[in-house]
Amino acid sequence: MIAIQLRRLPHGTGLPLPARATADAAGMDIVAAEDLVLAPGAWAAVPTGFAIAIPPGYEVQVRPRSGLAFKHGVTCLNTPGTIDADYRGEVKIILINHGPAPFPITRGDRIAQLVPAAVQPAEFVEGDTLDETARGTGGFGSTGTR
Ligand SMILES: O=c1ccn([C@H]2C[C@H](O)[C@@H](COP(=O)(O)OP(=O)(O)OP(=O)(O)O)O2)c(=O)[nH]1
Ligand SMILES: [Mg+2]
Repeated sequence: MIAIQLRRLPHGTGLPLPARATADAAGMDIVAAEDLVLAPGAWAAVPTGFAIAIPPGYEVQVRPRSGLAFKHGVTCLNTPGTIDADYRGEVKIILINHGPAPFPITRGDRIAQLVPAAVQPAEFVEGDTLDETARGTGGFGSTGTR
């Protein structure tokens, strides 16, 4: 368990904090802080009304809610979104409407979910050769016809 500091912004007053819908849910649902309508094909950065300070060594992933995707064609455009540990601005959700109808969002609607994750530190080490593997340079469907 890690603690993520959260600062509520003025327009987030009264909104629920990110929360799991069930005890063992991976995602913590977050709600919209304003009303808007997403036209078919349109996207918007939807405010959440809070900012966070993630401990170094962690990130928070912003993931779509499958219900919105399946029922309405509404998803996160940049999924999974990345909230960096050093970001102190408002968390925003970039939603896109792939559906055929305008999609109204009401302040307080659950629009996405946050999944905290550990970040694996790594560095790229440049060299002239790479070790050989069975796959080699094959990719993009090289292992079959489908
Ligand atoms: O869905 C998202 C994705 C990102 N962010 C915020 C937090 C993140 O730390 C910052 C930058 O995101 P990212 O690195 O994905 O975007 P970028 O285009 O690389 O911007 P930057 O140059 O600011 O890193 O924007 C959000 O609020 N919601
Ligand atoms: Mg970036």
